[in-house]
Amino acid sequence: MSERAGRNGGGAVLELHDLSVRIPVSGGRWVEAVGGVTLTVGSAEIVGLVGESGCGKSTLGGAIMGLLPGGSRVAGEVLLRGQDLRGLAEEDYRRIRGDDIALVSQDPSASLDPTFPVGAQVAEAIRNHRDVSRRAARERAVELLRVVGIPDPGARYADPPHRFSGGMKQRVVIAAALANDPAVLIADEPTTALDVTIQAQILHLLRDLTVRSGTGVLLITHDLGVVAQVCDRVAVMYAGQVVEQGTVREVFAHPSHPYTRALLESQPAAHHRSGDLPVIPGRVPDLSEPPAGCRFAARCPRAHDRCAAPPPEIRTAGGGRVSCWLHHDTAREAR
Ligand SMILES: Nc1ncnc2c1ncn2[C@@H]1O[C@H](COP(=O)(O)OP(=O)(O)OP(=O)(O)O)[C@@H](O)[C@H]1O
Ligand code: NI
Repeated sequence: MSERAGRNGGGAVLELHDLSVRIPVSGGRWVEAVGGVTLTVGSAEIVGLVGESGCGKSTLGGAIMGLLPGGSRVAGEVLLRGQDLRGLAEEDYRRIRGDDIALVSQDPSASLDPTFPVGAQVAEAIRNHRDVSRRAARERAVELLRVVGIPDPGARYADPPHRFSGGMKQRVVIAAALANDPAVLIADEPTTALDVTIQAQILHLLRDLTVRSGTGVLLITHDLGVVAQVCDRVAVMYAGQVVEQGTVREVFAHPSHPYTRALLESQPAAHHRSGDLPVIPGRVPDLSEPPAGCRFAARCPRAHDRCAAPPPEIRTAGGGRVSCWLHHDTAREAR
């Protein structure tokens, strides 16, 4: 949370190039949980990754964090400020996890040690990666607790997690995740377990802190309301692939992919309450045998003959916008 804005000149802190992840399942079979994703996150930018349950969002986050089920195979590139993380030794990954890249997940209780004072957990996150005295780490931890909105942080430092509400616990997790000013934060459904008013507070906190520090955020959610509230850009994922991406403004105002349209059209219109993704008729394809052509074709109201062939991929990290035969020209165009 130091003054670091602009350190990367607003450039990409995270770049995924044609990233695929296969997870081994029984019978010598594989699930292709992520199938060729190209995506960038810029410094101080919040990119929403949205899609139905099982479309591969958490697996994508896991591939960035170096936390995948045993035996998984990763292809493509994961670049952190230009350095390829793929194939990094576990020891090296441990060094950057919690330092250059950090994770906030859905359940704050699972991220915190129940027996240990919250402040000490934040201080430990600092001392794991920085050569500072206990006293300096403690002072910084108190400051971080204050910054994330824990009232009376000096006194609350010594309290164990169970003395805090869910929302306050998630604030502590955010303090620990941002303690070392990561270049990239993966936030996987960070507010799903919290009630709606607390959700909005936590999202705005995340936004304030990461924009100020220049941290790039990949915000994983199944909630379009969350994307609308805090994201700069959005990538829509379907069956392991990004089918459309762009600024929140352009994608929400002019959704191009029929899947994105279906998601937006079935949002509750009367009130702008955030909610779960609506149900679209049909089923997500089995990712152990993904269809050869467009993966959405079986559920798509606008499917035609051409959709039996794979649609043009989104190849340029910041550029390509939609992967659909209906928008064949815009898919190639660099923006
Ligand atoms: N450990 C695992 N073993 C086998 N298959 C897995 C494993 N983890 C994930 N998968 C499969 O990979 C695909 C993607 O799952 P993933 O959890 O990444 O989706 P998600 O978009 O995060 O879903 P949700 O919104 O429910 O969290 C699914 O088909 C899932 O069944
Ligand atoms: Ni998930």
